[in-house]
Amino acid sequence: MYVKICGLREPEHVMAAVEAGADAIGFVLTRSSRRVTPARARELASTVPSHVLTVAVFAGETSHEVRQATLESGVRAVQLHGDHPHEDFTALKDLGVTLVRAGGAAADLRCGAFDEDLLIVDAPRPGSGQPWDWSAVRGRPRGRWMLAGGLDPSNVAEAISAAEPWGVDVSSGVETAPGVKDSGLIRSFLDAARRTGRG
Ligand SMILES: O=C(O)c1ccccc1N[C@@H]1O[C@H](COP(=O)(O)O)[C@@H](O)[C@H]1O
Repeated sequence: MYVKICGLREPEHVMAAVEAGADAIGFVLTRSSRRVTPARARELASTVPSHVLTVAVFAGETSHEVRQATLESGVRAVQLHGDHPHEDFTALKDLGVTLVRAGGAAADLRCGAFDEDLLIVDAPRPGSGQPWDWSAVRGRPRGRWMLAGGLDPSNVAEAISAAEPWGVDVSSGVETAPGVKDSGLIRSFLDAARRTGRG
């Protein structure tokens, strides 16, 4: 089970996620209580070993803004939320980063349909911490896809069993308040996701 921990802002939480075995770590570079500057993302990403994917999260920025912030932050992946046309993904190909498309259950659920490398199937309001009917997408997404939206250490096993994703992605569920991560919750989430025995 591939696990991404998103919305990290402090070195101690980056360290906790890496040490607990996260596959990917996200930095939010868009409007959010979790927002960090590209410079801060670069500082945090510089401490992450190369086997862990560093991801910059965007929602609504132009391709030019995404490109600039990605280069500035030095991350290895870009995650785009919202109604981006295929061309926006194609335009980022030359950056050589992993492209992640994030959308709701009504989006095209074929990973790669927009030339992306990974797909996230998320709640209607990304980053809200609101659980949704994960079972509604069971059997529908194709390829490498992560389930997100309202996951936490206590429900991630149920969510995996309901949707059977390739991976899971969490932000609010490993926080004690919006934007405030908790190392213990990060460890518990990774432990619970891995204990499902899938992959
Ligand atoms: O985390 C945010 O603030 C955010 C803002 C805008 C777009 C995406 C955002 N995060 C993504 O939302 C899910 C996590 O949701 P949840 O908080 O666990 O319910 C994940 O894909 C984040 O990358």
